This record gives sequence, C-alpha cells and structure tokens, in this order.
Amino acid sequence: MTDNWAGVEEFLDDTLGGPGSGKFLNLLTRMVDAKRVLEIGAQDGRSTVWLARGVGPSGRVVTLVSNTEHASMVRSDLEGAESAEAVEIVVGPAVTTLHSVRTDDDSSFDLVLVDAVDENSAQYVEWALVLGRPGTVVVLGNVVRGGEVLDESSSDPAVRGTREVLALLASHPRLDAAALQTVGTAGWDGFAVALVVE
Ligand SMILES: C[S@@+](CC[C@H](N)C(=O)[O-])C[C@H]1O[C@@H](n2cnc3c(N)ncnc32)[C@H](O)[C@@H]1O
Repeated sequence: MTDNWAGVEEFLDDTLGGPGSGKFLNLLTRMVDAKRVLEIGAQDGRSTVWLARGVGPSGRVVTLVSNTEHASMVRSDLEGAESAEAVEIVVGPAVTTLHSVRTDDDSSFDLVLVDAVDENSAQYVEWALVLGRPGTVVVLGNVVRGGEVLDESSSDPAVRGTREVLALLASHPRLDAAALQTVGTAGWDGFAVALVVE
C-alpha cells in the first residue's frame, strides 16, 4: 500500500467507486479525526489497512467480514501494516454480528463505513445511528452501480438494497447526507456520505 500514485487511473480509482478506495478513507479518517471506526463488510484488507493507518496505534477499527476466508485475507493484508494492532476482525453475517459490536469504553464510533453492498444496507445505517453519535460520519460504497441504481424494477439485491438505503439517507431526520458519482477503471459508480445529527 503506497501513497505514490502511478498515474491518473490509480488516482481516480482510489475512491469508493473504484477498486482502491483506501486513500480516500484514510483522508476522511484524518479529516474527522476519527479514533474509532466501524467497517461493515470487508473482503480483504484494502480499506482496513488505510483505516488503521488513519486512526493510529491508539485508535480502533472494528471490521466485519462474512467468513473466515475473508478474515484471513484481511489479516494477511494487515501483516506489517501501520497500526495493524488497532484492528479487530469480527466474522459472521453483519446483521448478526452487529448485535455484539461494542466500543471498548462505551464511546461511540466516529466513522462508520457501510460497504457490505448487499440487501441489508439500510439496516447497517440504522446500526450506525445506534453505535454512533451526533457528529459521526457514515460512508457508503458503490451506490451508483453504473447507473443501475435508477432502475426501480431491478431485482438485483445490491441495487434494491442501495435504493432502500438512499431513500433512508434522503429522509431520516437524524441523517444529513449527499451522494457523489465517481469514474475509474471499474467504471461508473459512487459513494454517499452522511452526518449523524441530533
Ligand atoms: C465492496 S466489498 C468491501 C470492500 C471492502 N471495504 C474492502 O475494501 O475490502 C463488499 C464485501 O462485503 C462483504 N459482505 C457482504 N455481505 C456481508 C455481510 N452480510 N456481512 C459481512 N460482510 C459482508 C463481502 O465480503 C463483500 O465482498
């Protein structure tokens, strides 16, 4: 994982709409001075490594993965990574494991990354409200999906889940949110950011 960009494509890809995503998350973590981060959905450590680097060795990153294979991939990517000791990996379907997630000293999470990209995204955002506080930042990946998100007749669970969560972001009284579109080698996509308010 490097800070050195090899070119325009790498630079554009390093958002939640592209395959990189890490540097954007690292910047956001530092911008909001997040010390406690919850990552909902990781396949490997590409985001986790950058989140750990962002919170520093005294911070905490709780990463939810669906199975032991993905847990191994996250662990492997974390080997030798900066502040890897800050990361706790929790294995199992996020809708289940979220019930057991606690902050270590009962402090709320400062930043929640919703990136499982399945049909349960709205539930994950509801959990971000439970485990966060006014001022917590919530980020959601892959919310444009090549424009498919505009297809209200889609049967794709990811599209349906995304439409549901965008409707929640647009209407929830405790969320102030915006969505942004991105372009990169993975195509046209985007991410959403939300601020938890009183
Ligand atoms: C877009 S990727 C996550 C990218 C991740 N932030 C990273 O950089 O590795 C979505 C991943 O979330 C995980 N996921 C999907 N549904 C999940 C669930 N219900 N519980 C936990 N993880 C889930 C899957 O491993 C899936 O590959």
